[in-house]
Amino acid sequence: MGCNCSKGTGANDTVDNNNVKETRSKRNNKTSKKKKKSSASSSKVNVGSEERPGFVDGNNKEATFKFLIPLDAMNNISSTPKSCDETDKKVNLERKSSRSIFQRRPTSEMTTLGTLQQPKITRISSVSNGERGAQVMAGWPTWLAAVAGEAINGWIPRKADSFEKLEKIGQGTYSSVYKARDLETNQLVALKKVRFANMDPESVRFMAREIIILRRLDHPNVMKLEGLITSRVSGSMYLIFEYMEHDLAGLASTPGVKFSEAQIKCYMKQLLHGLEHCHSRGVLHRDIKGSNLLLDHNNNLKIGDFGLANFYGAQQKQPLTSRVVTLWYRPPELLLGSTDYEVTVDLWSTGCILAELFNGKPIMPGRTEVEQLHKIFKLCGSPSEEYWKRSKLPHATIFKPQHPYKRCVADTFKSLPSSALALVEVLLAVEPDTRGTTASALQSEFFTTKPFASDPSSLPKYQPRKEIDVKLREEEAKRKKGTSSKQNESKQVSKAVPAPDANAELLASVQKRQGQNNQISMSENFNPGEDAASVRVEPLKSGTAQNGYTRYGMSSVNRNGESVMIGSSRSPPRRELRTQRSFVQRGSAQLSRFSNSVAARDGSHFAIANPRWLEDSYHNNNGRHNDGDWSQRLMVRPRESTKAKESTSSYGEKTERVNYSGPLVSAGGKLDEMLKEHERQIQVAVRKAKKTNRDDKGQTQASLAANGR
Ligand SMILES: Nc1ncnc2c1ncn2[C@@H]1O[C@H](COP(=O)(O)OP(=O)(O)OP(=O)(O)O)[C@@H](O)[C@H]1O
Repeated sequence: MGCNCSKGTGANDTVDNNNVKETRSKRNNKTSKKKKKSSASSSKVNVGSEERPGFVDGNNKEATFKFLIPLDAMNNISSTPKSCDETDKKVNLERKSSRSIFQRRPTSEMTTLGTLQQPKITRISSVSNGERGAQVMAGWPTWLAAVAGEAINGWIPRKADSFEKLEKIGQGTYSSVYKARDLETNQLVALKKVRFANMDPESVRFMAREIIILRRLDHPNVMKLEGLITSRVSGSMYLIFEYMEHDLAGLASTPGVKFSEAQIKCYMKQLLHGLEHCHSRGVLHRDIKGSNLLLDHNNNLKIGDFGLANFYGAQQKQPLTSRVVTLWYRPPELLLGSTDYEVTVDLWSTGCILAELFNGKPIMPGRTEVEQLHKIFKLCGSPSEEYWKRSKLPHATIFKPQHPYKRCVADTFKSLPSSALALVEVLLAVEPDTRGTTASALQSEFFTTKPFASDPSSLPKYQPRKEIDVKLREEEAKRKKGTSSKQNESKQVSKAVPAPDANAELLASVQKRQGQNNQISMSENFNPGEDAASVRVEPLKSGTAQNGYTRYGMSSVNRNGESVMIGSSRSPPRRELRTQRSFVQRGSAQLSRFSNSVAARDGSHFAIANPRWLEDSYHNNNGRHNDGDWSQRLMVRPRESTKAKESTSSYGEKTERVNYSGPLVSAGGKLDEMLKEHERQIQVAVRKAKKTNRDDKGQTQASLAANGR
């Protein structure tokens, strides 16, 4: 990172302490703050509860830091923002001869991972914490300092030209990831690029949350955010991480790679230690899956991708969104709509991974939320009567099966070593309270009996392997075979993707401000091109360019094939986005009735159904509401006539206007029948989409022919 403002005391401490202090005072003022309308230019980001159990805040230090501002930078400060194009040119990671005034100078102190390096000192100036002007002076763009002051507090941006970009190594839903070399240290790094169209404040705040959380964490099994690259004139930002050769999903699916029991223990142990740290700092990861578990060449595992993470704890008064965690790893309580969950959500995902590592493939690859819950009940049994009564989960009345499902984990995984099975049994407890903690898992027989967990460095060294490599290899194989990738995709279970609605909260807010009242349920999206007979065994990414949404807002793809966050852009969406969105409207409306989502065309019917759903932490510009789980917050108030029609209409009824997506079956619904109907709906939706595609194609060909092309 560009700056360690209080070097000598430990960069990370300084950063944390600054943040802690700032957030503490924020908490003290919480009541009055809540009442106050926050402005778009607020430099504070509400990241949730601060006073969390076990949170270690280190020493109390002055909330003032020393900014290191070179004189030439001061002279260079221009108040005229440059255009985005210019910004693009600036954020060009190719090696340049001119060296940044802020770039790091190699010194003997800078080799340790996570040590933040001081920039060249030419003048020291002391500024108060969070002072926006100073942040801009230090090189941060105004749009970032304006809305995400806390995220960048005490840091100075690195310059793009102090990195040599090598290759693209990951295409996430929300970002592109590049391998690069830090020219100052000669170390390999991963640069996660997030670009904002129009510097939309809401999108920036969401990214700020990821940064704030990452800066609070400091553990060998958690990816360390080493710094940020941007500039005063930049419209994008890179998060700098240590480069990791593999991810667990990619490695596990490498042909010929078979993990030994001691090796699985080694990975699981590291995962649990990393999670233990997150939980002790009050952070829920909320997207634990193989592709987010990164491994270096020595098999050291680090938990990555904190884009969906949030704070939790007794002080966290605001309900959390239930639309997080990649579907296959999502616990039943979230599928049932829980909004006050805790660490046990991450433990469920951990249980799925443990079983998957032994099993060789994902254990519950559901295609939709309904199917996912059914898979869970079939394997783990349905919850007890007592639980249904006690939990009062929003979707309980819909999903509670008439006859309880029996648990068959032991039967299904009888080939597992008994200590592994015992741990799987605990982690995959259908009732969250009995899943234990990371500490209890680490003390379980699985780790305390032979074979003990291998030392990471003793494990085989693998060829660099990532999920993206697996994808590329599969695509190459498909090309060679000459088969349609779509056909093949439908048969493969190779990649899990984030929760379809993972960032619905932001989208809602963005749309609201855009006046796009045709809210879309994205809980269960289907690719129009998929094969009806075998719908792809994974939910589509809500954030991919495919459907035009990202975690940080809506996405588009720029000329370089990179995802761009489109936040408050007022320009009409590109044609393909419009087309896909309207497909989603029709398709998902039919498929997501049980997901407590909203699918409606007529925004005038929107109402805040439950003011208790003040979600994930973020206040919008005028402070009137928080932008949390819009899918739960923005319930449609159905017109009487529509409601009556809906309540009697069949599940598959063709309807262009969908006004309601709440429970449509009576309490005590028959899950099996529902599933059959649900399956039929999937087929209908896909067939319809295919037909639309064919019609579109036919029309295009006809028009091309008519034009003589
Ligand atoms: N530090 C790193 N070193 C090497 N590769 C990385 C690193 N961080 C991320 N990647 C690669 O980039 C991919 C995407 O990164 P990340 O998960 O952080 O982004 P995302 O947009 O949140 O993705 P997703 O949609 O999978 O959640 C990862 O699956 C991984 O393969």
